Amino acid sequence: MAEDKPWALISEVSEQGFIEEITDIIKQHFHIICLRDFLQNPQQHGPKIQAILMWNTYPAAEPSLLSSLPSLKVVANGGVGIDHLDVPYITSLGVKVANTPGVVSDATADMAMGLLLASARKIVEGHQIAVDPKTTSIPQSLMGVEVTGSTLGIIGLGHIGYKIAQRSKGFDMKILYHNRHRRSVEDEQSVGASYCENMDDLLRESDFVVLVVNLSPETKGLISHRELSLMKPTATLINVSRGLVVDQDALVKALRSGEIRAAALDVTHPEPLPRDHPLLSLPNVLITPHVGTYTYATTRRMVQCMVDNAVAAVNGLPVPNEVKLK
Ligand SMILES: O=C(O)C(=O)CO
Repeated sequence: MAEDKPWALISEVSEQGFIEEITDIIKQHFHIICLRDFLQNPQQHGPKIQAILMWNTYPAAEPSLLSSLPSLKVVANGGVGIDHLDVPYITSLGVKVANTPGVVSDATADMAMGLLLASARKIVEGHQIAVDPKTTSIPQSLMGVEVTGSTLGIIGLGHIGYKIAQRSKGFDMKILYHNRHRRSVEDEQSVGASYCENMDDLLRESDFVVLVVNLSPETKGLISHRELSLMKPTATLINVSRGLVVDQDALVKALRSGEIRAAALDVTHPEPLPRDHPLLSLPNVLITPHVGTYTYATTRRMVQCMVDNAVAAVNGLPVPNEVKLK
């Protein structure tokens, strides 16, 4: 019965560009209220909210918001990265945190390959030239670099990194990887990936370096001046993890000086970048607005996974993708 359904606070539907079908998945199990409506009268709405369903960083589950939700049982995040959540604080309130691993991997790996190909072959620049009525010939600036047979360095061979390795195999790429833990010999052999215990070796040898690590105190600023200086001047940096993994000032410098060839970024810090940020005007940068998972099928799967997590938490059942404190 509709009246029996618990209430969930969700990100603004319109800002997420969500189609009705997606909110319908949530509405099967929850009454929903958007943050904007909630904030009109937190005292009235707060006590009934049992779940927050949120995407990436919005709305951040901050103490001021959480303190107005005495019945809250779960913060169900859409996406695998939970660096924007203060998990120790949220769990100290007796509230569970859950994410959506697995379901995001294919789309994010596709995005990484898309960025790699688009940057290597200057697809966006090519489109601009093709549609420009003033174009009379193909400029040499459109000349790209070869993907097939090149060397790909994957930093972070988790679920998404592994999917990227599988895809690169189809491009006959030599695959190097660096990870906290070495993968099994079977995992390495099935994609033909070689482990670089020292990340510097990977940086020196790769034509394309793709970042797929979680953001943590250990990975914040992982790629800075020193690391960029180790890369080949013909190399491209691709980031589908989090903007803060890269020291952006160092990246701007390396791109300006030609220390590296190009960067293709689905993530930046902040998001979006301020309009006057140098990364937005460098000719050797390709930026997308953090849309690694932004397909209908993956969004649907993420929302279903969030709802499954939230329903379990609200009913006091084990939460399938609970984020536990280490
Ligand atoms: O899964 C994540 O953490 C994402 O960033 C999705 O876009």
